[in-house]
Amino acid sequence: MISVRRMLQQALRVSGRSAFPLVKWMERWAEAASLGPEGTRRQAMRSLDDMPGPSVASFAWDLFAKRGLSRLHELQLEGVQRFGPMWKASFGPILTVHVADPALIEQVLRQEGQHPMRSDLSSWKDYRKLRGHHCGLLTSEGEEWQTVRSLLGKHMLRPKALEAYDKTLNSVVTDLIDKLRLSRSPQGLVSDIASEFYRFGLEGISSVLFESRIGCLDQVVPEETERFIQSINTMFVMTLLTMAMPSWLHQLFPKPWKIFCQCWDYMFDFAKGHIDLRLTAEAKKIARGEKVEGRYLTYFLSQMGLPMKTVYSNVTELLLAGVDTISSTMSWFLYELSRHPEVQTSLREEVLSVLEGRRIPEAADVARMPLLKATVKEVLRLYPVIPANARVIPERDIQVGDYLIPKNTLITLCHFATSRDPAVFPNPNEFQPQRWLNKDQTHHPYASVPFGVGKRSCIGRRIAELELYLALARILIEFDVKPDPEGVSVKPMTRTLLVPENIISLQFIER
Ligand code: HEM
Repeated sequence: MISVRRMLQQALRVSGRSAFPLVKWMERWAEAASLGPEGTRRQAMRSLDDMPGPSVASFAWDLFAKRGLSRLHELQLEGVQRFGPMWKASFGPILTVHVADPALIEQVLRQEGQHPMRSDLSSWKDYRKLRGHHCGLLTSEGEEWQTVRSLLGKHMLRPKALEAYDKTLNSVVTDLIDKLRLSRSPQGLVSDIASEFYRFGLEGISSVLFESRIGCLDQVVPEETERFIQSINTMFVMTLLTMAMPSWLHQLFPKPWKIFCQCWDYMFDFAKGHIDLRLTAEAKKIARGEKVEGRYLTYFLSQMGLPMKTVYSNVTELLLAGVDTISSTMSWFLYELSRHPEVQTSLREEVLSVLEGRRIPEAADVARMPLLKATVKEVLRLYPVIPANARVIPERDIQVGDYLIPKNTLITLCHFATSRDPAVFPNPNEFQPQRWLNKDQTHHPYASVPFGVGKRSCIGRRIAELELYLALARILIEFDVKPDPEGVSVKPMTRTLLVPENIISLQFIER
């Protein structure tokens, strides 16, 4: 760019004084063209060919021979160490550019366009095409995505709309507390807390979607519910595998794709069963002339004139999104608190002082619980359930740092790496909720973004946060949470989502 600018100046200068205004205009044009996003001076632009990264063979070796699929989050940290903040790697048939610096992640997200797209090459979308299902919010694109996003946003993101859910969610929390009491050994040990919290997550999101209970926290859990949770788990394991395998390998080794489809079939059937049941009951009420006061999401969706296939796919995806996300975050939260009794005591004091004698918090109370919020932030910094996000920009090539990224390139946003970057968060591997309350310790706003940012960010964020706050505050009021005396320290692993690698068991001692 610089050399073109010089050539232009020389060419115009030799043509004499009459060309002066033109020289000035050309200089200004060249100046503007040499500036990157937000006025930063552009270096000579580099292409993907110049970008460092592991060879296809060595990355495939890391992934398949060195258990890399379950260590994808660690590969982010290794990637930054070896190649710096941007590198490319081939994930099976897909070339992806990794971005692991908050300012560069910001640059990508600021250029994501009107209808941001997470990934064009998803086995989730392939499944829907194969079965003739519609896409839900997680998988739809363009106008189709925008329509449902606007409708659901009104009922999921607005603070006023959220108030409708705290009673429903609190009744689910009451059942969770009872269930924890019942599941304890005589020493107070609850084994495998994540599996208790899966059921809580599913019951919680079902109550929001159907305003009715589906029995996940009953003493005997319905078999179909257990199978639904199992299908989610297996589907997540198979997601990475099916994406890393080129499609011709699906013919040679059909098992992963077959299992993946069976899991989705079950999940779609489960959701459809519950929707039909609920809407039929509603229709009968109307036929009897009774008043219907639907405040639940499925009802809103079914009233918007959307095709039923769109309602089914959206409810399936919302159910799915509400299970592991809640379960993992609660498990890590209590795991860390059991190892940091001083934080646990401060948190309990905060909750009790806000409640002033009450035992059940409401949505409005949470605003006065800054330490509780900071602790959830810290847990999601250390263990972001979705350890990497993605974007594909189909409209145009974009500049990120010094690189020109061609349109349609899959860009992986490595926020597990940024949230453990010591340059951004001092002592990054330590659990320090206070860091979020310390005004002197500010950090780049894109360094820890567990819910994503912008138009395509998590639509369930507000509901998830409310559910977490209500449940965790209640657990702290009812129990002292202590480590399993025989427990080991637990690390995260990737299973598409970031989950605990080992079973976490904790003692819940009655207070
Ligand atoms: C701790 C809990 C949760 C975390 C950390 C989380 C995180 C995320 C992230 C990172 C994304 C991608 C955002 C992006 O691409 O920029 C996402 C999307 C989404 N999440 Fe969540 N999530 C959580 C809970 C939930 C819950 C409970 C629901 C359902 C009520 C939900 C529903 C969704 C949906 C539907 C999308 C797709 C939004 C779209 O594409 O427009 N999430 N979530």
